[in-house]
Amino acid sequence: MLQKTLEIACVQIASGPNKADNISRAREKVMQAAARGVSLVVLPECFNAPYSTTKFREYAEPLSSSPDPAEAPTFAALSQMAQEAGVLLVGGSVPECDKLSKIYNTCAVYSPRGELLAFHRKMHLFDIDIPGGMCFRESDTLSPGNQITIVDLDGYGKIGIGICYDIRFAELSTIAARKGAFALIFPSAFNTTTGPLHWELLGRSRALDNQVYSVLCSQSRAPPPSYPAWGYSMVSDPMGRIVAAAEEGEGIIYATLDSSAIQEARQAIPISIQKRYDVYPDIAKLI
Ligand SMILES: O=C(O)CCC(=O)C(=O)O
Repeated sequence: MLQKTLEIACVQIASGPNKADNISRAREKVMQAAARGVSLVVLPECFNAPYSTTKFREYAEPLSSSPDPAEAPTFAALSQMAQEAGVLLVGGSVPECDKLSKIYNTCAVYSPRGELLAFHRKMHLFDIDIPGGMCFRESDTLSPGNQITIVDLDGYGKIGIGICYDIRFAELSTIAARKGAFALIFPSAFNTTTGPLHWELLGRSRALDNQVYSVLCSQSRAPPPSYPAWGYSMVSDPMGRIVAAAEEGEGIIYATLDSSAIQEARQAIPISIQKRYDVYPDIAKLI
């Protein structure tokens, strides 16, 4: 469980077509957040590339623990900026290509020494078709990851990682929380169709269901032809209260995650020990 407190920041930026510009904008904001003294910084989904199924392959990079800046400039830059800033870095997400030339939507997490601590490949691909609204099919070009990712942050405890659409699948969050995560972190890029309906509801629900913090870091809104990202990055506490929130535009939000808020919520409303696994043993087996 979380050791005392953790100061965090979510960087809300939009991605454009120029990868180098996207990386340098991210670096500038990570440094700005670090200068405020935070220990963990989160970037948004697909921050280095346009969020488009036709672009993922062009921007994809191989992931390794010692990235070559020529081959994998984004992963190399993330490792370096974590080190320069001296922060834990949840590196948003980046299109990643493996040796079989499959492409994933991948979040890499770095230590303040620049080491790759873990990576999460988006498990639930964003395939939706809302008449008159958002239509997107990540599965046209992406492959799904097959693992729930829980990262041990040396000295702080564990976090669970999901990417955007992953937040809709409550099991991922529940399993990460049951395995000890004190925060569920979702690099994201919701949209102007589902954002107003579900973004806040999902963020607060995942926190409340599991009595942990949820941290949703979005891309900021950008004019067409860019992807219509929702914005409104937000942090919810274990009671489901919003404790930090952005609006549509670019910015950084800050929050303090406090272990005593988790303990207080769990003592006051002890749902985790009141679960009826005797009635739903099939779920107990999973977690
Ligand atoms: O779940 C949604 O409505 C949005 C998900 C999304 O934009 C994504 O997974 O990138």
